[in-house]
Amino acid sequence: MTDVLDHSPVLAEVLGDALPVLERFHAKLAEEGEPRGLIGPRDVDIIWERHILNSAAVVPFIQSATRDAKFKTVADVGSGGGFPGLVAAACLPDHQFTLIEPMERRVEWLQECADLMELDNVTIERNRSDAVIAQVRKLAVHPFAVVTCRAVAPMTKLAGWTLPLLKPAGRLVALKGRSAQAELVKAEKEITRFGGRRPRVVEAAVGPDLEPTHVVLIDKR
Ligand SMILES: C[S@@+](CC[C@H](N)C(=O)[O-])C[C@H]1O[C@@H](n2cnc3c(N)ncnc32)[C@H](O)[C@@H]1O
Repeated sequence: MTDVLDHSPVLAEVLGDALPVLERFHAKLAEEGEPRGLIGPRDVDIIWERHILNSAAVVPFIQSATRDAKFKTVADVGSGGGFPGLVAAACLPDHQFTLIEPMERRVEWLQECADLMELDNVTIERNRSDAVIAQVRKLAVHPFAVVTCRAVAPMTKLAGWTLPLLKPAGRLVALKGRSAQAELVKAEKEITRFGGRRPRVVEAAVGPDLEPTHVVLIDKR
């Protein structure tokens, strides 16, 4: 199956040095992603745009959040097929990523992909986020500079699943659909309760001539 963006100059423009590694990920997704239930049947010829470039949209927001951080650590909550965690890890080799995913078959997939992509900056944690939060509270795990996520839960739930993983002044970077602003309004109480401040929605570029996406940014007090 060919992809609408195969051989497009947009890929090198957006993904830069990470492109060869992400081409390996793309090939595996194109062959196994749909039968293994990681992408939808209608996504098979638009994997670049819908999954890989869309995930890469978080990269500038991670970089700006970690610019002055001593430890450039990122937790991706509910990584599923690897979005955005594996893509961002390929783009940011100087950051350490922890992919938090409870489902065994998805964890197997993530490990296979991390091995194929030869990513030495990725740790896969088979757990729900609340189990990792418990470890952060017990000081058994360091809190993270950034938490990312895509398509995991509405903001009312996501606030409690992500903000407690952040260190003070850390940042949540959540890929969201058009409902982002309405979700923020609805989750005001939960965001405050879990130490979030300055919740906002920004438009994030996916690539030249491609429809931008929306990212929710929340700072941790
Ligand atoms: C709809 S999938 C999205 C996967 C991927 N982020 C994406 O955008 O394609 C949601 C994922 O979140 C995981 N998940 C659900 N509840 C979770 C929790 N409490 N902590 C961590 N992951 C969770 C699920 O197992 C699933 O893989």
